[in-house]
Amino acid sequence: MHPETSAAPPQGHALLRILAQCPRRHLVLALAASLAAAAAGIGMVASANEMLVGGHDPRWLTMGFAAAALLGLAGRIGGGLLFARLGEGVLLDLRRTLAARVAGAEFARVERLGAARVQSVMTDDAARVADFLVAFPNIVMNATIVAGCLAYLAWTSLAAFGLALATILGGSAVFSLGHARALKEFDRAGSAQDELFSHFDGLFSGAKELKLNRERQDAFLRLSLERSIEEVRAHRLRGLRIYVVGAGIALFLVHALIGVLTFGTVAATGSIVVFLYLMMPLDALLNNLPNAQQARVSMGRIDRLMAAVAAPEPVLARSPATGFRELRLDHVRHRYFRDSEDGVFTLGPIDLTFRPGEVVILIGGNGSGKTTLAKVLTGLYQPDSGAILLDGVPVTELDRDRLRRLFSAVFSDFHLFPTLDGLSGPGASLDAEANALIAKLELAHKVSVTGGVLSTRALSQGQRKRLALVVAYLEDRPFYLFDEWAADQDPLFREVFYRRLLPELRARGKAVLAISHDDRYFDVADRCVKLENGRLVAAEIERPSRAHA
Ligand SMILES: Nc1ncnc2c1ncn2[C@@H]1O[C@H](COP(=O)(O)OP(=O)(O)OP(=O)(O)O)[C@@H](O)[C@H]1O
Repeated sequence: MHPETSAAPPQGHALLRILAQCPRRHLVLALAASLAAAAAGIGMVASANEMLVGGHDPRWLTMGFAAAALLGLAGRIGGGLLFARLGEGVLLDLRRTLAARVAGAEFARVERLGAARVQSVMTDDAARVADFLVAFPNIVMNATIVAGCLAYLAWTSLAAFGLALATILGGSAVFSLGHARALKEFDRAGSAQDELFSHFDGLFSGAKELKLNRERQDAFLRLSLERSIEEVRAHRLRGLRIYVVGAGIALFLVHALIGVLTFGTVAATGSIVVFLYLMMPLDALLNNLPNAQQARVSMGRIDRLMAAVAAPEPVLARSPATGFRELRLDHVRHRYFRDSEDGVFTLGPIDLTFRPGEVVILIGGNGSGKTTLAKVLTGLYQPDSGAILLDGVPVTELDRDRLRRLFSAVFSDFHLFPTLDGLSGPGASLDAEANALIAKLELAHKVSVTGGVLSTRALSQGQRKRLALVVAYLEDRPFYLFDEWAADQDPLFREVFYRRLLPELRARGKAVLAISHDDRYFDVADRCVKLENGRLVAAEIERPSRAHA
């Protein structure tokens, strides 16, 4: 079974779980306010009805009506405000928890999940859940008014109540016919939306390609994007249609009931007034139903995603990055997960040793496994077999974080964050240190750091890579990993990188693994290792002048 689907989402009704996300005290208060507003509504209809029927002191009834109206006002506003706050709070919590879980989950799992699904759930589904809570006081109020009116009916006319009950049961039967189908459609709309988000990403990431080729752009908009948009629309519409038809039939049944009561003279005027009053909350309740059901489906999707990233990687107590004497890959293998066995890439078995003060260059053709090896070495991927030994001790799942703390890495698809948050050094000295490094990497005329914030990221790819190197320097860890770092540099700076920066790192006692195609500079390395189709092919070429014991 695929790991993303193996974790079981929590059981229980999704709408109840949405409510369970709210702080108990606030929820009780908000519910109480909404119930008070509903009780006030029932009080108003009861006093108006008693007034019409006659037999009670009109002054008391008037005062009762006024008091109920005021209570209704307070309850409505109070409940509305509290539920709006709860809704926004739940939205914040869901996004915060999901972001923390994605950040804490295993890297390979996050890679497989993909950004589109996470973004789709974090934006659309989380918002639907919050919207449900914002609308919840209306649901509570209207449901209570309907229930209260029915109780009042039972008290005034059992015959009318019996007919109303039969109508409700009939209406519910109509609803349940399409309900499961509607939920399925909403769920399909959610999956289609995940794909739509990946197309949205293509719209930006692929903007250059699309702009340069009009036909391709048209085809992308018409086929990929349009198809996804249409699919979301179609599924959602099919679900909504079921509720619209259901609500129409349910209201028609109530109308028929009013007709029977009025023209069949089954009930007194009082019961008819109650029914007429009941129409509005019932209508509102039925209108809220599709949103509530979409929130239910969204909560299910959130649950599934939460479950997929539920197990955080175990992290031992955080300790500062310390040095190492030797890092050894012992018969390490890694395979990418695929549903089928066809074309699965296998890295290894790899036997390699790294030591401080040593520059190793890793070479190999495209797709030979260099980046994969880098990800295994840095602890981003777990070896499927074999072991990574840190100073002779096998790195277990528990201390993989310790392994990662050895590395400062610039991968070829690096991300440049707008701030230096999380990098050590109190504000001013961090700025000074960063600006000195920026000057060293010949970027001072382009970018600076103030208060830990980069003045710009609108730079050329080569310049952005130099900034990524600044960040790696600021991390100042014992092992530097560069994945084709120099590929985007001009010949002059390429020379600086290989002839000055790498030897400097070696002189500072750092271990360096540089993935490279620059055969002009292989002589800089203490050793060159070569990968071919996932295996080390050449024996390690040790340069005697710099060999380590
Ligand atoms: N995320 C992934 N999921 C599944 N297979 C992958 C994934 N990334 C890479 N591969 C497979 O692993 C093989 C090695 O990829 P890798 O990126 O390690 O190669 P590389 O040597 O760094 O290539 P290049 O020089 O082009 O950067 C590829 O041929 C590809 O089939």
